[in-house]
Amino acid sequence: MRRQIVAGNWKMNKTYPEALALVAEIATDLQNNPVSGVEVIVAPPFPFLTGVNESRGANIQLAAQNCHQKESGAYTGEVSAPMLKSVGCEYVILGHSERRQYFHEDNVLLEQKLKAALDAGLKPIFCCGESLEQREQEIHFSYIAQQLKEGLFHLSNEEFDQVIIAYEPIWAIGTGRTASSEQAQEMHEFIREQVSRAYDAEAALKTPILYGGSCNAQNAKELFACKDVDGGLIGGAALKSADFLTIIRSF
Ligand SMILES: O=C(CO)COP(=O)(O)O
Repeated sequence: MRRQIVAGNWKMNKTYPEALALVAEIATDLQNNPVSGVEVIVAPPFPFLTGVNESRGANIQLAAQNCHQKESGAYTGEVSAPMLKSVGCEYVILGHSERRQYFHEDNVLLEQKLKAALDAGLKPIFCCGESLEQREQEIHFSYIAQQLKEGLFHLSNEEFDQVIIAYEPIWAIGTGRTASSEQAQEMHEFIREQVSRAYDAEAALKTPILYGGSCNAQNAKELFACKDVDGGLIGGAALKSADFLTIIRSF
């Protein structure tokens, strides 16, 4: 059986005390009512990583939302992968559509970021997803295939072993309009097939593929029931402990 994972991407939300309260609520609940077989990850903003790391307990793992492609140097305002590793991060989200859109991250840059993350011992959560326009033009499958090929499939087998893929259709992110379970399943199956072609059947079988985009406490169960959906990358609904905990318990 594949790993089941729920990851909360807090994006640019919360103050420090709010972030600490949120992780403490989740950690306490998971300690009192352990959920077996589900990996829980939170991705707070950079300044909160150390504090959240200290409060997260044993049942939650830490992710960063981004990293720079260089190990260190004169890059004012940036944060490197070794820095993230040194404050307790296990994962880093790369290729999120908001980074691609607002910060012009392309597949060439993402290739460098993936290498930097893996070299530092961080496991990438690699995001892909099409726009509404691309879906309406019915080019969503070819677009995702291209994102995976250019952005991800340059990794060696050993490197790819570390990767979690997140399918996040842009039209579903923060819009309240989630993909239907049929839409999610068919794309996840397609992604798995691309992995099989680029690597092998075993890699395809074991790579976790998460769904992201208006996944919430109401629809998580139906989405997670899909054969090829191994959990979720959650935005808005990860900011409230009760909702996030319900999602964690939706397998
Ligand atoms: O972008 C997302 C997670 O990375 C999804 O965001 P929402 O759950 O707010 O739609």
